[in-house]
Amino acid sequence: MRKVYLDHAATTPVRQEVLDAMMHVFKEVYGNPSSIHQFGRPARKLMEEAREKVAKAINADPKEIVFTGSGTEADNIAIVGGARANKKKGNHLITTVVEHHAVLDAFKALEKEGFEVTYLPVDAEGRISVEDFKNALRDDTVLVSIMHGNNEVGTIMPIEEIGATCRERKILFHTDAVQTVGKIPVDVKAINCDFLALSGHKIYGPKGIGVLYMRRGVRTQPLYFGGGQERKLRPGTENVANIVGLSVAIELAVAEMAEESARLSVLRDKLIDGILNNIEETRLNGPREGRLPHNVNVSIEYIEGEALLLSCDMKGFAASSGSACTSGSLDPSHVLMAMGLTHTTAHGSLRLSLGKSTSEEDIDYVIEQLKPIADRLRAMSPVWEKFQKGLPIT
Ligand SMILES: Cc1ncc(COP(=O)(O)O)c(C=O)c1O
Ligand code: FES
Repeated sequence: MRKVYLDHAATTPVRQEVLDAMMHVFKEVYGNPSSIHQFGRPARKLMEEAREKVAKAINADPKEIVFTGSGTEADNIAIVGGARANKKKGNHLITTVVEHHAVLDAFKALEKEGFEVTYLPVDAEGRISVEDFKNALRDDTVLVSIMHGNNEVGTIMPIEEIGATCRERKILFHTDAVQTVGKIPVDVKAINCDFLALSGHKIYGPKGIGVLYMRRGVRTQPLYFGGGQERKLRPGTENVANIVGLSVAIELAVAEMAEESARLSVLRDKLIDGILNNIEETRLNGPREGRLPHNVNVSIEYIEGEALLLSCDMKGFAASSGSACTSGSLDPSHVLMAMGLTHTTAHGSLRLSLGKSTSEEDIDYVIEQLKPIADRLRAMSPVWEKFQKGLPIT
């Protein structure tokens, strides 16, 4: 059976060039980068070269790059550390309702410490309005965090405008660029951000490594304590292999971006049209324009997401869903609900995220397979029966 991996927004396989660079570190460069002897020095050198590569990829200075243990950790240091460090200046923070939980839960923790948080709403396509953002600003606003691209529905946010306003008003601006690096241009100067988070495993690098970009002169507070590594913001012996792996991954991702994103956009649109045209009662979640090139999110109405995912898996293709049971919480996706979807529509949602291995044949296969899956599941669905009889659906 054909095997099709369409969950690249969840994670990606490690590419060969990255693996080779990491193997070299594991085998040959095992010294501690803090050691000044002949074993430590090469490790330090590789790490600093990696820092330069990462800086170059996002138009930053190497001194502004902090290696962290994940994208989540980078988000937390920016948000929790940034807010705490500026508490004397003000108590108000702004974010959106559609952030990844790495961001949302950091704000929830800050609320418990007494910070006031405004959660900006989104429109039906998952986008915030710049006007809402400007109206939410207060004299005591100290930090704003708005994601670059949404991980569930692929919506790209207008962060350049937000960054410019924050810079003008001397408010710290963080953006979670975990889903956008290597997909669309990420330039910290154009964005006008003070912090930016990215992650290795979404760009064919290793898991368990992230980057926090921190603009020169910006202050934050550490969340962990120990040694002096990574400017005391991420103490602990550095994971040199992961750092080197991430740097190779980001360098290649940026170099290949224009071509690969153009290729993926065509496949993305083919998949969207194929599903919407072939299966009745389906809808696209997220925008047509201003959408990440690797993201497809559709709702196949009156079907339970869990059953849908299992059926897809049995046919050899891997996806993800916004249903409650797969997200481990009782409510369906907070992103889809914030966009105004009903529970039933959110339950039938399917995210198919494309990547380097995705071919046109894969897309044809998925379009072909989804229709009989939808037919079979609907034949068993009491909600579908109600819909067909024109009865009210609760
Ligand atoms: C938008 C976004 N932010 C943050 C993260 C967390 O990154 P990591 O898995 O490296 O902690 C993810 C990954 O799921 C993501 O998609
Ligand atoms: S599909 Fe599992 S909760 Fe709806």
